[in-house]
Amino acid sequence: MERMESMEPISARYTTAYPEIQPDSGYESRETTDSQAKTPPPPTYDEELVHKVSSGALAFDLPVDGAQSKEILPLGFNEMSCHIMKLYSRDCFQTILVGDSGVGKTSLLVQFDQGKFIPGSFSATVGIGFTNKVVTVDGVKVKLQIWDTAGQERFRSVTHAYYRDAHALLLLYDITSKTSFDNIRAWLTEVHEYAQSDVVIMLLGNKADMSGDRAIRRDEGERLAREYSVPFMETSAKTGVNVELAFTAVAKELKHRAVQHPNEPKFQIHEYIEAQKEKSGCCTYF
Ligand SMILES: Nc1nc2c(ncn2[C@@H]2O[C@H](COP(=O)(O)OP(=O)(O)OP(=O)(O)O)[C@@H](O)[C@H]2O)c(=O)[nH]1
Repeated sequence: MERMESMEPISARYTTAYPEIQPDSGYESRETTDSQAKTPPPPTYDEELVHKVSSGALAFDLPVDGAQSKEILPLGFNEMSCHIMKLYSRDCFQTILVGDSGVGKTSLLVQFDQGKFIPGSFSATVGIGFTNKVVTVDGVKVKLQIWDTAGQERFRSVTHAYYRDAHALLLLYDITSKTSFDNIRAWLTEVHEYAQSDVVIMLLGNKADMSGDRAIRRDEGERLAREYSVPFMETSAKTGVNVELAFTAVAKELKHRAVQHPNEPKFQIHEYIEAQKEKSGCCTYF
């Protein structure tokens, strides 16, 4: 469980001293597509400031055998950033990444956020950190505030506190690790205990690029997902396969729930995922 080696670039952007943001400050996050803001129009903003506020974390002063915290941010900032988005009539949804240590939660988030993978070194996440990401769903901007949690047991009580506010939860296992797969049931028990009952859950079998070391077949992942009625896909934080799809599907589900009109057909996340996989030629991964 405790695999902590020195790690560098992943954490570099988190080490800035974050400015205090006032509710009337301009706010924006990095985004994947353009679209006009809803009313009231946001004031102009400082790109530098935007970059600083769009990612952050809480630092925990805990002894962790020489491992460094990946992130630092003033306490209380997390609520504020979503709050600011809402002032501008934008949707903001909290999404949490959970799963055993080493399954690739941080790597998945970095791949989604920056489109890159940092191979080799591994440093376990200390505490919890977040990244804001704006995705466009049906022409409307939706912000995901994505929380990257520490998979290690010792931080469990810290991460539990964040389940309650989560709108969505991406639950990861590593397809090369039977233990991480077996632990999914325990993670789901925790989720059901601490998260809201309507939280959107998605199961991800990560490290799909490592098919040579595969310990869990894809159909085993599918079966487990069916048992819990949650959508499933295999991802690779290394190659990027299905990473964007996983977050986009969650954003779509959340957006549709938020604006659901009584006569509108319900968004079917399972069907959407299957259709997108077919479009992309998935699942001949590599
Ligand atoms: N080949 C491959 N390696 C990956 C993938 N995702 C993560 N890794 C590697 O797996 C190790 C652990 O990745 P992390 O993203 O730090 O794992 P984590 O789940 O955030 O771990 P904790 O912070 O301890 O909870 C690192 O060495 C990554 O480079 C993947 O999709 N493919």
